[in-house]
Amino acid sequence: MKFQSTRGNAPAVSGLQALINGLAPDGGLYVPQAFPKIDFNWDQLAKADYFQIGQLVLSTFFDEFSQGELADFLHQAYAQFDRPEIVKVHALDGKRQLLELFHGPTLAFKDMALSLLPYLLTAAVKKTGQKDVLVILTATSGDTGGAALQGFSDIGQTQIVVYYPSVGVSALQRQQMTTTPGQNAHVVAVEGNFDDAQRVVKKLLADPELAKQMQTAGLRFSSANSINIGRLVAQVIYYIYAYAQLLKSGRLKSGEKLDVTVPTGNFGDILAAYWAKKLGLPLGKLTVASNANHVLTDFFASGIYNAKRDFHVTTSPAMDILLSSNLERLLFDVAGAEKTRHWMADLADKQTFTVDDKTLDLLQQSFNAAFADVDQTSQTIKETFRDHDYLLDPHTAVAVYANQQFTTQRQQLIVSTASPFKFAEIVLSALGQKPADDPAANLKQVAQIAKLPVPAAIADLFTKKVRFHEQLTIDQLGEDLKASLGL
Ligand SMILES: N[C@@H](CCOP(=O)(O)O)C(=O)O
Repeated sequence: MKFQSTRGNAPAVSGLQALINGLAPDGGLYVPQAFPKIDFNWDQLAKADYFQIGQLVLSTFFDEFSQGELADFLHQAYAQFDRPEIVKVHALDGKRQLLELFHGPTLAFKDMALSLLPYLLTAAVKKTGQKDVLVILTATSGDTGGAALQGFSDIGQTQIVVYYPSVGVSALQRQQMTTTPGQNAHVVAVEGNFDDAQRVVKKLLADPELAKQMQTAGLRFSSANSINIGRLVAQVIYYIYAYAQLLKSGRLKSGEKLDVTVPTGNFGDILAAYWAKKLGLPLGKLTVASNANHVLTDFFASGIYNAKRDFHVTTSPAMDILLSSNLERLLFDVAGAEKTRHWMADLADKQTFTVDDKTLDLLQQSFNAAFADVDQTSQTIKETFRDHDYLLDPHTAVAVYANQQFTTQRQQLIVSTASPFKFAEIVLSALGQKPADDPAANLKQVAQIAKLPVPAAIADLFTKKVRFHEQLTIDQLGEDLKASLGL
């Protein structure tokens, strides 16, 4: 399969090359040239495990890998997960189920794709005979950074660079990133927000002068953010797996529609649900759940994307984003490259763009959108614990709240993107408890309340030595990167 750019001004490339490039040279994002379809056999699907569904999805998009290679990548990628079934579908009540995607090494859904991406990427490098070291640039609002550092830790022929906002990430997220053991890692706190960091990453990825300098030094850029096609395809797998589990448990009948609600920041996770639907999975409405940075809620209501607004640091920091990169892939799908290019130019120049009525109508046919502010998030954590004895993390709480804003007869899948342990202080406050100054004590407190052990992956996290102390302004990042790469 070939991949083209959403902006239509770059050559189509193979899946291997799209994985390596991360971003297309015209600044666009890679999408399949012809979107594939899967002819699902519901009886077979209900019996399939995560690995079999993973192979099916990956081979549909990346036909350059053999089935044996893909099976191998999947098994290696998920060996560190704390559940043999990889993800868990938890029934909250008769109609709502939570898709727990936080059983990987950094306790967030980012592990689902970032445990796999290093295998896809290093195999792509081998197959294309490239000798360069890949410099994986990553902007994070909290979760991607830790998962990318974990996934790429000491992977040969790679350097992993992570920029995270100095304000807003949780104590645990910061500790995960700054104590990473990988000798190929470079981690910097940025005096700015996620959008600033992502803007710099995209600029560096598309800088032709820098690319030349890198080439001379035997280096080339790639990306671990969901702008990389490998991230998205890996995220499609769990929607199909969730549907399969609901068939198996009898909660869904073959072919019955399932609504999906996703806590949304960079729009990658919900786009993966949209792609699962395009592949042929019977999904109903997709609900975009936002926090107080509800640029997407407003966009899906009005067709006006307006990033010119106050940026809020919230209790769901991974979603503190005003420039949601993967919306571009959706716009391309609905309106084509020319309009997308035009809208993205407006966004870069004026921080806003407006889609036409036909596009808005098409978007509204597939998507709902709603947001929860900080109090509503807190209240949802408290009420869900009171009513269902289940502890939500703040991002999932945003999704549960947003899901409640729409009524349908269909079964509901709510994506649970992070473990409550990752946001212990916020969860404790929502339950009316005063968090301690010691983050390790807060983990124990959450464990007691949730009647769960502290996950092994983080049990000794706060005893680890912080290796990265650097804090830089946005303007310093380019020079710092060059210095760290010896350019
Ligand atoms: N929510 C993310 C922001 C980056 O999103 P990505 O899916 O493009 O990596 C984070 O936690 O870093």
